[in-house]
Amino acid sequence: MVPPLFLDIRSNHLVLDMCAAPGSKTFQLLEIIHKSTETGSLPEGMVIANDLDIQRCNLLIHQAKRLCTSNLIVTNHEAQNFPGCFLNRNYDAMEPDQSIDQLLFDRVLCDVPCSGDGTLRKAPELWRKWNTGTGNGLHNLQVLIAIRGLSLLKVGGRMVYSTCSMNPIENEAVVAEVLRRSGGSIELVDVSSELPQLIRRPGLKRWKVSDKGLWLVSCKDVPKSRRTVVLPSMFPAGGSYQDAVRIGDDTTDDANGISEDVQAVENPVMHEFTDEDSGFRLERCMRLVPHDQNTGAFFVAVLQKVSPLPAFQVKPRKEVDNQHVEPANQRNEHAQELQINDNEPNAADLEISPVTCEEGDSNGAQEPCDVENIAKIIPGNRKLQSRGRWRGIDPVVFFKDEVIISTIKTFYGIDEKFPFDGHLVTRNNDTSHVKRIYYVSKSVKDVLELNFSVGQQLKITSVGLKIFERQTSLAGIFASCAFRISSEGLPLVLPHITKQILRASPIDFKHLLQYRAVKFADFVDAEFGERAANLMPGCCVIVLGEGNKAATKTLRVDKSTIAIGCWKGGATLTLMVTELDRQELLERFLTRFDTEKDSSMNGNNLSNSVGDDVQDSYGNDDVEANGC
Ligand SMILES: C[S@@+](CC[C@H](N)C(=O)[O-])C[C@H]1O[C@@H](n2cnc3c(N)ncnc32)[C@H](O)[C@@H]1O
Repeated sequence: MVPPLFLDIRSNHLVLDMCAAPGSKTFQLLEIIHKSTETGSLPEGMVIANDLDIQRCNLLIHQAKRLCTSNLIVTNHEAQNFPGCFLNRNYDAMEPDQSIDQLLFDRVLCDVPCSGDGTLRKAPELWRKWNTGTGNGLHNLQVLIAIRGLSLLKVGGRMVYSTCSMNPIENEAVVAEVLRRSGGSIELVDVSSELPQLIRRPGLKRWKVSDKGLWLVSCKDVPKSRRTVVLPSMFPAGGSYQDAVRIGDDTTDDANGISEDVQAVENPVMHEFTDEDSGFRLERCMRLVPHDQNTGAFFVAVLQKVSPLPAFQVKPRKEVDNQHVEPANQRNEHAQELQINDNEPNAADLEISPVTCEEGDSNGAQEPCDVENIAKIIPGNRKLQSRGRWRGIDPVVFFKDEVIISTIKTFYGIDEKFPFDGHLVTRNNDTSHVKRIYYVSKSVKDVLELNFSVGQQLKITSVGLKIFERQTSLAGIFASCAFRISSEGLPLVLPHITKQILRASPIDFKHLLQYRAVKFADFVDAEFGERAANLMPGCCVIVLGEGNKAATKTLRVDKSTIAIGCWKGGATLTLMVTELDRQELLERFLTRFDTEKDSSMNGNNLSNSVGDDVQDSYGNDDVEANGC
């Protein structure tokens, strides 16, 4: 949990979590972003959480539902090829109010895949599998991911590089290589005064590289046959094999591919370190070891971008052109701007991915890209129209159906302070059959607009917060608004609802939780029962009030407000939360109000008859409660 704390995140920051799954740090980042936000408003910042592993992405998406955030996009790219979505400002596809023309971040978290040897304490089975080759094998990928992160960072922005490994090849060697390649545009930040209670040790300045049982002190010692595996950047002084002529071209390797010179350094005790060191202030890196404060071991380095990266970091043009269709007027003019040029995904990103479909009625093999929609946004550019087809991934479509939007607004009396325009998204091209509507914050909206303008470079597996869901049962069809408020979306929309919302006394609230459905006539507070009966048929919100009576005055909502979604039927109010949520809420409710004695809590007269009534009257096959 330490790396995000060194990112110095503010609520208006655009944050990229490059290797995010399963998401423990993403949640921290989002919590920080949301921390100081007033009830009823959303932070300006947002997080893009990316991971290569789609299954782990799905885990993150599932967990993120608990956060009820509309400020998150989950993507599925190789972090080293994360797209930059550069849009030429002159490009006429730009939406009039589009406020960003390139995906650059204020903060980047680069929690890279690593050997994980810092977790040996909690994962002892690692001892059996561990060998020095694992770290060596990851080093280059770690460098590429870190460089990509830095290229996507705004000048002045901060990136944290972290691993849960103790291996300098995965840690200091990566940081040194990144600094070496950055040509002075990146600084290793001294954070010794930040989090002073955290015990940390300085980064190493010298280390050896182990390969096949040998300890190598310099890239000059690496036999020719091992040069594709043991890279110069793994050594403190870096270098290149063009420079390393001592062994290799002039030295004959023995039968094992290992020269006599190299065998001489086999014993690390006998062979001292050379004077070689990186020349960087690697002591500013932080090593956290288990025996200092009873933790796992991990490594953290804080990097700051002080100027654009040098152009030599640009990926080979040929590779990019072959793999990605590009608007003709966007490329090559910017060959000197790294953060622009290396913004392209590679071919692997365009392959089929088994992501779960958001819309129940879509299948994984559909063509998700709405060519017509893109054509509307970017008229006259055939190339761009045919781009952005992330097969197997549901499309992201702005939901603009005025009739449905106005019905929802009117039904729930949603005030104008809650912006809908451009903030509603679906995952279905056929907007007449939309089942779920997602809400996105302004920052996410901006990124989505940019992504459309650049031909959907981002492979988005999840975006925004599910706010409304179509009630497909008979009850939904006959209600004047078929869209109910989802449990996740309720905290967001709650402060803005003025209709279909009632405050229940604790005893009636508890009855709803206990029995799931209560007849209007059976509420302890008869006035509440009457008011419930007078609601429009359909979804409604019941807020936990205080005292014995449901208050009639205007409801005031804050962070402590407890509310649940219900369905107002012909004779009953029915709870619309999952069984798990119901049980948890009831448990918390009982803990809070357990001193309250209530003789009328005997539910014998309520439970069975009410349950039957709900099933029979409404056939709520997709109501979340109790399998109804
Ligand atoms: C150390 S874990 C990340 C843990 C995560 N930051 C957290 O706090 O929950 C590394 C992650 O990198 C992902 N990964 C591996 N190679 C990747 C790549 N080339 N690009 C992006 N993610 C990658 C793995 O799937 C894994 O989820």
